[in-house]
Amino acid sequence: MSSSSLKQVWPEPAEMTAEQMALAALRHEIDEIDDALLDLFRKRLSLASCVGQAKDAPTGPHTKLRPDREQAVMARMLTRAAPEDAEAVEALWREIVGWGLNRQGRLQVQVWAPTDPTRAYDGARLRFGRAAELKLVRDPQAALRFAADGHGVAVLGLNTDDAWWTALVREWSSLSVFDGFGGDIPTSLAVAKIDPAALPKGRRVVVSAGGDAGLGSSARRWGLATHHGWSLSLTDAALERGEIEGCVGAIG
Ligand SMILES: O=C(O)C(=O)C[C@]1(C(=O)O)C=C[C@@H](O)C=C1
Repeated sequence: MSSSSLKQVWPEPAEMTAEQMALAALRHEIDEIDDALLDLFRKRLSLASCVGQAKDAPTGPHTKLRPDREQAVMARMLTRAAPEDAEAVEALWREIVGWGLNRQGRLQVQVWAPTDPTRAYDGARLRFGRAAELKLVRDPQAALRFAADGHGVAVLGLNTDDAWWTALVREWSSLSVFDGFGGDIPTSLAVAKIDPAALPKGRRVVVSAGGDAGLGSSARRWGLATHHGWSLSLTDAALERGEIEGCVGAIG
């Protein structure tokens, strides 16, 4: 079907009621805004593609995903948005940024969450947008391998019998936790080969085998999971990935 055949067909102005004319005028304004949005969206996509090439800087083979930049983009938009629009703006910009990243290569996300797969899957879909390819998988270690090989992101459930996160410290030191889904205290975590400099600002994720892992007494701390003396927690303490043993990322 040609685009011209999709045009709204109105009666001749002389035959239109006042209500029809008002409606037509409003829809015309919406069409103009849609045209402007589409132009801007195309410009933004093409800039994201250029950024992708600029990012091939010699910092190592990390994924193109830059959680710190995405956090800054989202925070800026949410500061500017009217409070009643915040939810819509957040969802829209997640999509926009997701398609920006897509211009640099399709993001693949493997989701493993046996207890509540829908929650983890929905969290990942909202976070990475329609542009990402999401797949439910059966083996958390295989998903970690997939991420460590630089193929994409693993979203892994917590509070399961499998304490996959204990291996983040030694076996998977190239991987970082960079987001969490399921609420303020997350029930699943996103893990990928993220440039440590590009982790989001905010709460750090710590894996420790007993003790406070040097977190300091004044730092707030939230427990996420435990396993045979190991604990996974969030903290306000200002740690860097790999700075002390046990800091495995940040989730903002
Ligand atoms: O700023 C970047 O590094 C980009 O690639 C652009 C962009 C965006 O569309 O805003 C896309 C993906 C990144 O994860 C962060 C931001």
